Amino acid sequence: MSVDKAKESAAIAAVNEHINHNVHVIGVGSGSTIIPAVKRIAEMVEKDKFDLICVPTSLQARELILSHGLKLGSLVEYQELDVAIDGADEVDEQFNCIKGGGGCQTQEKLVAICAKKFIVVADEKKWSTNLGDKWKKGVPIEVLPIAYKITKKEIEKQLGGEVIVREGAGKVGPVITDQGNFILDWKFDSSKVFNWSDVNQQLKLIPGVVETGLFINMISKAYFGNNDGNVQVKVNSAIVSA
Ligand SMILES: O=C[C@H](O)[C@H](O)[C@H](O)COP(=O)(O)O
Repeated sequence: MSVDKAKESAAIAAVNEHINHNVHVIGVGSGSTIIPAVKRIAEMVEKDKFDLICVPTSLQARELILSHGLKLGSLVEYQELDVAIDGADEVDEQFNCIKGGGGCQTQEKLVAICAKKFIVVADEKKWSTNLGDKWKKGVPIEVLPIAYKITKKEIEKQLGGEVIVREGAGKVGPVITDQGNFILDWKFDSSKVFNWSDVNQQLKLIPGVVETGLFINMISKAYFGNNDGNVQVKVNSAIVSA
């Protein structure tokens, strides 16, 4: 995966602020923006020689942790993380976000909910007024393979829009997640106003749904980089006190 300047700047700024010798267990997100973040974490650990356990959110994250010589942990061993750093596909002004463009939202949400602080790193194009303004691929939803036709039909019936079964490259047929499930992308009508918390709950009540890519007001801080290397930091005052 190639890493552009905008993503790299956001990742480095977030790591510089949140990783230090007081931090012992962290969550490591998935995607392309997390790559420079892990590189920077490894540089800091190497230089300052502190003990850091990294809990991955995917097979990709696990490989990144191992290939940078960092210590690997798991949610079975650690349910309380000092901080989790992850990418996002879109973040709205209420700090709701869509994740799962790479199909990793289920483990990402587990890690995020265990973290005292959930930090998002992204390029500036991911920040929007309303979800769907910029991210046009819909909300990723992990479903049990046996249920994908039922869940597709039910989502379209209850919430409208169109549900696409995600297919990959390199093999015909559906994308298989790290948990062995399928991904549906719910292309919602972005001209409609949604209460994303209600939508998330409604989706989760549909039998066969494992997890949604809607992260409702979980972000503490978001770092958005641009191609000049500047980073805008957005603080969620609903979570972080001044
Ligand atoms: O499933 C993938 C994850 O949710 C990623 O964190 C998200 O898609 C953002 O990825 P990227 O950093 O590559 O834009």
